[in-house]
Amino acid sequence: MNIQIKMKLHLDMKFRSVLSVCRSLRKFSSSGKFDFTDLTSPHTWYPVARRKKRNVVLHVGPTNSGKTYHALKQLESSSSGLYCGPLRLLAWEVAKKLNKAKVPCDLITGQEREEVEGAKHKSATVEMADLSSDYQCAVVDEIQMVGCKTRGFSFTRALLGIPADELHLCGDPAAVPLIQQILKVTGDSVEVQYYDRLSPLVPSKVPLGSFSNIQRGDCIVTFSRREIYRLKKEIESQGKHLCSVVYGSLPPETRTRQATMFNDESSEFDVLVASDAIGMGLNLNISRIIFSTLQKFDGVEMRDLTVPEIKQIAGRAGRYGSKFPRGEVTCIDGEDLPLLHSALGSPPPILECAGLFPTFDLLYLYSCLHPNAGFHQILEEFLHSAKLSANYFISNCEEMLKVAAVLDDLPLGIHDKYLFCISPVDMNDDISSQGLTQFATNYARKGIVWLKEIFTPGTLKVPTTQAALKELESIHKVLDLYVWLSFRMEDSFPDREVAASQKSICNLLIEDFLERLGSERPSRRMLPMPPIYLKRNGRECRI
Ligand SMILES: Nc1ncnc2c1ncn2[C@@H]1O[C@H](COP(=O)(O)OP(=O)(O)OP(=O)(O)O)[C@@H](O)[C@H]1O
Ligand SMILES: [Mg+2]
Repeated sequence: MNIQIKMKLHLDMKFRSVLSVCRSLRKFSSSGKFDFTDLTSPHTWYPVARRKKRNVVLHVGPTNSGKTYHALKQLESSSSGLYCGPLRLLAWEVAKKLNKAKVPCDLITGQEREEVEGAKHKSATVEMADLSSDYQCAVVDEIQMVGCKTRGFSFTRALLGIPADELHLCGDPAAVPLIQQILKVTGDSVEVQYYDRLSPLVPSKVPLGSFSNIQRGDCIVTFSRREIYRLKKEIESQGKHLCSVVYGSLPPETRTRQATMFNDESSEFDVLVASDAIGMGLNLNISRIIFSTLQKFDGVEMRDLTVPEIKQIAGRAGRYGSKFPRGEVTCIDGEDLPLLHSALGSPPPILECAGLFPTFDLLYLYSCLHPNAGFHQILEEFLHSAKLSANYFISNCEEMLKVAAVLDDLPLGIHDKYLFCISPVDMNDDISSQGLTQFATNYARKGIVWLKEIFTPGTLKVPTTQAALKELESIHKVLDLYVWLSFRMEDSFPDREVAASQKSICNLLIEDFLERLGSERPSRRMLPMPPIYLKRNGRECRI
């Protein structure tokens, strides 16, 4: 009996079938014989992948050693394929590359679907990896991210669940023993290919000293928005350089354009000021990485950067085949040099465990046993009782719990609650979290959410202060969330086009601010547009 039920639970099941299994299990589970919180065999959650004997190739080595390049060559020459990366920028870069090579490739991220006629290839962010289709070849980039506290589970899902004949995993050698261990039970064959760095990366013996020593191709790395703008102003005030900026809360479209401007030799923007948002896999024309600090605030406290973080960021300098094939790394402050040198000379610590998170199906089945519990309680109790094997840890779901607490006041089904919980809302951002609450409330009340109920159509203004800029970034997050929801609940979030066009306006206005900052030049884009209002707590606030 147990085996039959386990077979039925073989996962990524359709919702309706879960429902019927759930009904039949209720009686059974209360007798204590079946434990939904047993997560010790996650490889069995993916029966389609398990029916294959996959040929897994691990491409490992330091940054800039051609790991992704070689995996993409395999992808390009396959009859069908999937690329999964950790960043929207990387997914975009790969889709562009494949399409340019005349291999039609769709782009799929949480907020974009760009379908290309005849495409048998897809480039996606890892969370969007489609596990239901067969592929001849798949690539999971930056596979060491299985160890990430928050997103690791999505990499584990891709690692275990992609049904491809050939699976290429690119990343740090520190992940090799763990991946080999995890794949022992899948029946896949595993081969490891080691790579060496293609061009030298030289840690400098001297710090930057003065900003007058900034050169074309330099990238200054710092971790707060305020510092990014201070440094941009400081460098531009010397009158020799213009700076592009890239940081996490900038809209991805803006980030891409800023990076493209910096990469473009004919553009005046020849210096980059960036956060660790540039830290993974990207190919930028950077000659020298200059750390302004080796500490960052991680949401709780200030901490030193880890060895892998320092290496990843430093690895953006001197990309093979770029204008600056020899990279250099230094710090603004001479006191930071010893830590920089020792980090660059140390191997990253071996990865011990991969992230794991229960599928919706398991949470749903568990909730059937606790019909009076809210989703927050279900999540909390499930994760508390979860049993794991030694290779895994439960991913951090603080954000999900915060959303679940808000949603439990609303008359929503568990599947809807789950969707809102996994949405890309930033609960530490007031405007973003209020946006989510509004969307969920309107959805629960009427089943349909018109964007104009949240925004009064009007003018978005060019921000003139950093506070106004931050607000605009938050508005962009709300619009982005709407688009994300519209891809999952199309009928209930019908204003995707409006949200997308408002997002574009946000991008233009943010870029306008960035262009004028520091150089005090007049705006190139004066956009006469009506103001936008965000309805908060029933009151309209002008943004
Ligand atoms: N054999 C090659 N011929 C031409 N260009 C190459 C070759 N190998 C790598 N490159 C180029 O070198 C650059 C770095 O390669 P790639 O992005 O594959 O490195 P990586 O090891 O994946 O780095 P990271 O760890 O930072 O992701 C890319 O621009 C890539 O196109
Ligand atoms: Mg790479």
